[in-house]
Amino acid sequence: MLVKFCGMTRQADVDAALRLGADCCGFIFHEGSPRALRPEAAARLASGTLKRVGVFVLQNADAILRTVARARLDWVQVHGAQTLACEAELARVIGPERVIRVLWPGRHASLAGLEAEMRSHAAYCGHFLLDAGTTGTGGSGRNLDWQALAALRAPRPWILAGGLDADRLSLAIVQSRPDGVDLNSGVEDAPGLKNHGKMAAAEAAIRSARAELRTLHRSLGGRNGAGPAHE
Ligand SMILES: O=C(O)c1ccccc1NCC(=O)[C@H](O)[C@H](O)COP(=O)(O)O
Repeated sequence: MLVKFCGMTRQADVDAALRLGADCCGFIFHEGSPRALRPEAAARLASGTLKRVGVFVLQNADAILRTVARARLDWVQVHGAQTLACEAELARVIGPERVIRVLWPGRHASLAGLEAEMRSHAAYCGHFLLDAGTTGTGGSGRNLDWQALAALRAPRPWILAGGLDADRLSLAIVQSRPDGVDLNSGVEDAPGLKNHGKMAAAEAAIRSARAELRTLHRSLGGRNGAGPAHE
């Protein structure tokens, strides 16, 4: 289960994510966000073994690639209306495994529609991130319909986002069975200011949900959908 703490602005918060054994830290490069930071500020944040993910809403491929270099990014999260051509260019230059494509289940009347959209992006990304709402305004604190996502057949591993906090994480994971989780406003005191106690509680909730899923998987003889939901 990949764990990403997003909307990082402070060194102490990145350090906390590292201590908790997270996989990724996210930096928001979108001026409209209260969590926005400049590439130079992100570059100054040391992140050890964490994958450094840049979140982009309005930028084209050239601008994204400039920020990849300036902020020392490992992965890019395409979180807006970027075209397939933009994603193809990113995948060509940095490799598809370094691209996270954000999609919004709320735009689709059915899982089949979401799966079709996923298939059209699959060649250009290594992960999908599913967020609440219908637009590139992330950090909304709203939840997705986790039960509806349980039947999702995704062509790539997918990360669940949208208002996840320690209280809701276990249920969210057990119901939707994602390959990763993205935590943001649910572990904050205020936008961009993470609360280390909430981060630790979220990490504990993820561990307990994973244990519950393993037990479920074993009790079902490893035969049904308790395993990863991507193809
Ligand atoms: O977090 C923001 O302020 C933001 C603004 C514009 C685009 C994306 C943004 N966040 C990217 C994320 O991946 C968030 O973690 C995701 O939207 C979930 O946020 P939350 O609902 O607060 O858990």
